[in-house]
Amino acid sequence: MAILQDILYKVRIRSVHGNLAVKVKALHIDSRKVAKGDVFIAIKGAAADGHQFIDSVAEKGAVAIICEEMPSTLKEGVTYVQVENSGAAAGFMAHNFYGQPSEKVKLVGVTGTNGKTTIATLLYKLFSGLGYKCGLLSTVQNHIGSEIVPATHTTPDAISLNALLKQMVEAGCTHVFMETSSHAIHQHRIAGLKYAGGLFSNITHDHLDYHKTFDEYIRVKKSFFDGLSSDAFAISNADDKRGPVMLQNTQAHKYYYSLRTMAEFKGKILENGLTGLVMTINDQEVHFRLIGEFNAYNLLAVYGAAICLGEDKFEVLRVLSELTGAEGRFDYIISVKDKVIGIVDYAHTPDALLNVLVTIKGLRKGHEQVITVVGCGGDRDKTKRPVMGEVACEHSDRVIFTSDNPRSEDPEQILRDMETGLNTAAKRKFIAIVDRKEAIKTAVNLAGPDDIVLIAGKGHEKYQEIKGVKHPFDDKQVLTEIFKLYER
Ligand SMILES: CC(=O)N[C@H]1[C@@H](OP(=O)(O)OP(=O)(O)OC[C@H]2O[C@@H](n3ccc(=O)[nH]c3=O)[C@H](O)[C@@H]2O)O[C@H](CO)[C@@H](O)[C@@H]1O[C@H](C)C(=O)N[C@@H](C)C(=O)N[C@H](CCC(=O)O)C(=O)O
Ligand SMILES: Nc1ncnc2c1ncn2[C@@H]1O[C@H](COP(=O)(O)OP(=O)(O)OP(=O)(O)O)[C@@H](O)[C@H]1O
Ligand SMILES: N[C@H](CCC[C@H](N)C(=O)O)C(=O)O
Ligand SMILES: [Mg+2]
Repeated sequence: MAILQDILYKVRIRSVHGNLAVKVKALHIDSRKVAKGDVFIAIKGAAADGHQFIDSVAEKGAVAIICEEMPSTLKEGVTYVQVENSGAAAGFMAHNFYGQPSEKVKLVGVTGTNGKTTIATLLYKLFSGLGYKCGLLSTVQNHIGSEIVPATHTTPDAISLNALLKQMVEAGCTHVFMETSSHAIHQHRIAGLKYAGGLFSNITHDHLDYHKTFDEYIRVKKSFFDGLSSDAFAISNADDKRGPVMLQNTQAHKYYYSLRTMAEFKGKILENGLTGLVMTINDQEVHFRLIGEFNAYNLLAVYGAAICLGEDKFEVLRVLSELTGAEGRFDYIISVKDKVIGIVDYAHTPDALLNVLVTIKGLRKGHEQVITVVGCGGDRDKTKRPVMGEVACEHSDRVIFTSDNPRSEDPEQILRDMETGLNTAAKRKFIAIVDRKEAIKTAVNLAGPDDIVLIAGKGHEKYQEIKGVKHPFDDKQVLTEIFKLYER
């Protein structure tokens, strides 16, 4: 069993009251999970303050309490450790408690506004295809080798994260690919982790509800690269305005990928159609099954990471050329009757939506109409709503605004917020239908032969969250059913 003193390694401590040589059964950041012999780490959050629960966990038999502010009354027999930052303490302590699992694998982190899931999933599939046992931590799901562990977050909390990494080590995984969200970086969920490398995809408008300003969002993402060690690699997108800034202060070996300028990993698109991409990567011509320019970037990032991890470039390209993307990312089905192309995509930011629509435009052969079904999540960045409404209307022939996950908000109000971004021409193109299934049905109804229906925002999600209740809902399944309905 771990000893408190040992697992405090690297934690910045302000003061201690009590015995540090106590045995620790388990670590918790949630007071509700604490049992006798456990340690509770009190974190100040957005909705609650863990410090409020210190007395109650002491009563429940916690052996130690980690906090930023000492409580006014201290319970006899309980150790109190005052630290500079509880979030970071949770990261370091979890890493130590679970045997420093990140040191025993090659851990690669992927950060950026869009493309994290795609890049991490492609890396997982690539390295599995190359014969390695791998771990994956992603928005869609986590993997310990071929075993699937459901995901609750893009990047789990520090304790769940390190527990998963330990399971991966025990299962014999040699490589782990993880999405590293800006929330996770900011909350220090990743403190203590040793990364073999880091990847940057791009940065655009998102999560400003949380980070407040774009500069702060950039600073947080950059801090991930600042934290990499000198034996790690850092790969950035030279074509993104902020690509170079990300690597400005990192000690890691720096590399860039690009479609437009000189870079270590240089790509050129030769063909971009519904059957995939033909492109050169460092002068090697390859056909990929993935679609769209944005996937050319994702492929370059994946290729770069594989080379930095010491893989053979021909083997990498051979396996990569066979791969399909992540679930709900440009996932498409074609109706039997009218050959309507239905595309389900997780685009839930203005930039991702624009990318998908521009990609679709590039894939059209003639005068096929593009009909877009889109909404915006409730309790999330409100400023993206008018922009997403505008992007959808500007790049589609018809648009149906509908509910995404309204969460605690009024769904009608979210649709009205989206409308405020529309000019007179755009207003003629859209209708609002709150019920997502009805909206998808209407879009299919509006579609003629060969038209394209895009259903954006929810991708792989299997539910719709309305007023705290998660109702089963799967865009691809709904679309498939509706296509079948019209075939009768
Ligand atoms: C904004 C945000 O990131 N919130 C996360 C944060 O919640 P919070 O700061 O609001 O926590 P809180 O509820 O105020 O509680 C503070 C502390 O008191 C503890 N507590 C609370 C109640 C109690 O009775 N006892 C107790 O001990 C909590 O466990 C917590 O440690 O800490 C919680 C515990 O780890 C997370 O579950 C929660 O994620 C929420 C569900 C969330 O929606 N997060 C999203 C925004 C998120 O993190 N997304 C990113 C990526 C998004 C993307 O890629 O697009 C992700 O990495 O998934
Ligand atoms: N490199 C990219 N650049 C821009 N858009 C992309 C890129 N890769 C994927 N996309 C688009 O963005 C959407 C989200 O992609 P993905 O799920 O891979 O990103 P993510 O960073 O994991 O997102 P999240 O923060 O929600 O977890 C996709 O559905 C796709 O339309
Ligand atoms: N990880 C993101 C996903 C958003 C997906 C979209 N469908 C929504 O619900 O807003 C978040 O929680 O902000
Ligand atoms: Mg993701």
